[in-house]
Amino acid sequence: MNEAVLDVRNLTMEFGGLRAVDSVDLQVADQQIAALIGPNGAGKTTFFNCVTGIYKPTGGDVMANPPGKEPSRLNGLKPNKVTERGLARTFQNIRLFQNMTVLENVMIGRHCRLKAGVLGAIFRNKATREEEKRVIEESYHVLKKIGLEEHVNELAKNLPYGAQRRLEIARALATEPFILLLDEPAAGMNPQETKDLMKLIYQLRENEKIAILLIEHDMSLVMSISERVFVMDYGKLIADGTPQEIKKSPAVVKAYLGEDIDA
Ligand SMILES: Nc1ncnc2c1ncn2[C@@H]1O[C@H](COP(=O)(O)OP(=O)(O)OP(=O)(O)O)[C@@H](O)[C@H]1O
Repeated sequence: MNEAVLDVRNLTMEFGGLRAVDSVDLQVADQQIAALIGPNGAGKTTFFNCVTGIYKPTGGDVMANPPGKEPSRLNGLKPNKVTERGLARTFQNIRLFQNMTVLENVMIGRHCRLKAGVLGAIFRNKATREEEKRVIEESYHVLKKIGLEEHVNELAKNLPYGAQRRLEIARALATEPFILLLDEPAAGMNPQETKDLMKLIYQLRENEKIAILLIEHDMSLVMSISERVFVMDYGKLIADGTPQEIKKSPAVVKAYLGEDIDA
């Protein structure tokens, strides 16, 4: 296995007496497609929130090892700092700027890589204007990769549902991550949109050379695209392995009792 670009050890998050995440270890290798699954309330989104700085974990370590860059500890960093270190994410519920255009939404993602400070933005000197022009070009380029270039000037709210979800991925990609964390990217998608999403995830890994960790309830999607699957239940990691290993794990079968994981 390549070196882990995301290395989470013993991660714990307590809310009062509830351990929503309980001593979880999870590693994602460079350019790996991995999934985090588990029944409702297992702690998956809380795990993402701890890794991306929304929550400060009550225990454990989150290490980022971006290829060719210095490793760094992410615990306790604010979400914008985590993004600057190369972790980008999408959310379970769509969080776009609905009254902004498709292009503007992606430009906001690019913002974390800007150099011009507040003064530059106020006085709009030559360097700032050049940077703005570059941001527009780069954002357009990202939209092309995601297949949304025909929609650049449309308002986000007017896009079909599947395209809005893709736009969220475009915005995350614009931050130049080494790993993308996707929280239920296929939720609410029709079968064709899910198929397109699968293709997009492969393309991102191949062309952008990034790792992808997704939370997903669609088992046929998870089992067909993941190289490694982590399973949580009641805050704990109960299994991790290849899709084939996971399907055979007695602990996983028990956690999913009555549900079809053999998709
Ligand atoms: N801010 C919070 N305060 C208190 N409890 C919380 C908070 N956030 C999450 N929890 C609790 O932590 C547990 C894990 O929730 P979480 O949303 O992480 O699960 P999940 O695996 O993502 O579920 P789903 O698949 O339904 O999205 C739940 O019992 C939830 O009620």
